[in-house]
This record gives sequence, C-alpha cells and structure tokens, in this order.
Amino acid sequence: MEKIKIAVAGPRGRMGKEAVLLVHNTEHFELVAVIDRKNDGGNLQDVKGFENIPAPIFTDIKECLETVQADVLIDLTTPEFGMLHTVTALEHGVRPVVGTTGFTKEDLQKLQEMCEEKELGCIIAPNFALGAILMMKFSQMAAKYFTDVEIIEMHHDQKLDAPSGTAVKTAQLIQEVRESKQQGHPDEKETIPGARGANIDGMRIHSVRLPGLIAHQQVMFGADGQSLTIRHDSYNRESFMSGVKLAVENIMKIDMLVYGLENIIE
Ligand SMILES: NC(=O)C1=CN([C@@H]2O[C@H](COP(=O)(O)OP(=O)(O)OC[C@H]3O[C@@H](n4cnc5c(N)ncnc54)[C@H](OP(=O)(O)O)[C@@H]3O)[C@@H](O)[C@H]2O)C=CC1
Ligand SMILES: O=C(O)C1=N[C@H](C(=O)O)C[C@H](O)C1
Repeated sequence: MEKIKIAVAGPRGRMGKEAVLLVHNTEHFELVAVIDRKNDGGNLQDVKGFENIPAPIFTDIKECLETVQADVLIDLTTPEFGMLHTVTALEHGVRPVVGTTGFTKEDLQKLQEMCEEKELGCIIAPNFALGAILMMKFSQMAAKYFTDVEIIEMHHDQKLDAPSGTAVKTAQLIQEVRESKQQGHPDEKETIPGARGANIDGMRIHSVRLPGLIAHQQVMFGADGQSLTIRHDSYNRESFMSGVKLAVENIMKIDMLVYGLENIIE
C-alpha cells in the first residue's frame, strides 16, 4: 500500500504532538513536514520531545506545500491560522483534516465552495473521539422527543474558544430535528449577564473551564417529571487519535467538505 504523505500544523501543541506520534507510528502514514511558528527551517528531530522523528519545519504553509509533496494536512492550531492553512492546502491540491475548532458558518461556506470547485475532500471534525460522536448522535435522537435541552461543556482552562466546537455541533444536530423553541420562562431576566449561557435557537450552552479537566460534555433533556442526561468524557488526548486516523484514511476517497465525523462513521 502506498503511504499517505502527511504534514501536521501545530506539532508542539497538546493535540499536534499526539497527531505527530500517530503519523510516525502508523505504517501506511508518512510525516513529510510540520508547520510551526517556531523553529522555521529546522528539523523536528532537533526539537525536544521529538528526538527520533525527522521532518522539515516550515512557518509558512505556502512555502511548505510548494517545497514538499503532501497528500493531507492535519491542522490542530487556532481558528485564524487553521482557516489560512486549510484554504492554502486546498489551493495546493492538498486534502485538509481539521480538528481546530472555532470556524464560523462563513468559513465553512467558503471551504465548501472551494472543495466543490477543486473536487477535493476536506474534513472538519469538531470532535475526533468516537464516544463524542455517539453522544452527539444520541442527543439528536433524544431531541426528537425532548425539546427542552441544555448543553454543558467542560474543558481544561487553556482552551481558547467558547463554546466548544463539539457543543456548537451538538446544538446544530439537535436543531435539525428539534421543533424551534425559546426555553425557560418567557419573562426570565439575567441579573448577571451570561447567567443563562449562550443561546442557539432557544437552547442554552454553558461553558465550564477548570484546570484538571480535559474534554467533557453533558447534554441534559428535561420534561415533566423526568430528565435524560447523555454524557461523554475524554480523559486523555489519545482518545481523539483513532478518529484522526479514520479521517486521514477516508479523506483520500472523498471530494467534498465533510463537517463532522458522524458523516463518515457507518
Ligand atoms: N477535533 C478534536 O477532536 C479536538 C480539537 N481540538 C482543537 O484543536 C485545536 C488545538 O488544541 P490544543 O492542541 O489543545 O491547543 P494548543 O494550544 O496546545 O496547540 C495549538 C498549537 O498551535 C500552534 N500554532 C498557533 N498558531 C500557529 C501558526 N500560525 N502556525 C503553526 N502553529 C501555530 C501553537 O503554537 P505555540 O505553542 O507557539 O502557541 C500550539 O502549539 C483547538 O482549536 C482545539 O479546540 C482539541 C482537542 C480535540
Ligand atoms: O480544546 C479542546 O481540548 C477540545 N476541543 C474540541 C472542541 O472545541 O469541541 C474537541 C474536544 O472537546 C477537546
């Protein structure tokens, strides 16, 4: 089997580090470059923690993709650079697998148009953990029957975006089946702004940030005399890697934008 040539953006990050290890340790994957805003022109094997993993380091994505031949770009950075990296990859015929969260509706629209025009696959996965995909799917199933729902996402305190990409995606999946409604009392007032959380179509999202947490979400449904809670916990970042592997393997077979791994998991 021919190896899939992969560039990883954000290799020193919490997720990027795991992704570099995944690529390095997977027989049919080959790490051809990393995109890092430090160590430009150097080699990854000279960076602490990556001693036996050779790969040229580039700061500029364009220079990277014009110098090395890559099939796939894995991006785990920030929304601003993630979008730049994704657009540049598509422009260079490289398929992006994006775990970076915080992309806007307009970003997704632009990427969808680019994928159609270039007939190239791009996967944007707000969550790569299989259990989180199931949590979202089960929540969508439950929302058909329970229209009152609040999403509580809980993450480590170094997370930059709120609400999490997973919470937004969960709300969007629920929105597809839930009868639109404004929840809570029609006259409710926040005496402290933000007390009721973010509002998507009347559903509320609450974001908790605490040291010690990794990535957790519970979706709470309420009805007369009963409640249903669907919860997922990631206790480490390895939990995301089987999803990253699946996305890289699948992206070679698709020619459009896929937003959410639930679209490629049977
Ligand atoms: N889809 C999923 O399943 C998951 C998604 N995520 C998402 O992945 C993203 C990264 O998360 P996490 O690893 O925790 O974050 P980190 O802050 O640990 O890592 C982000 C990395 O991106 C680097 N970076 C920032 N700007 C650039 C740039 N211009 N070029 C190259 N690298 C850059 C940072 O460099 P520096 O160190 O210099 O700041 C840092 O190393 C977030 O958006 C997060 O929400 C996280 C977990 C799971
Ligand atoms: O930043 C994180 O850590 C995570 N980000 C993703 C998100 O925003 O949903 C996925 C997971 O929750 C971990």
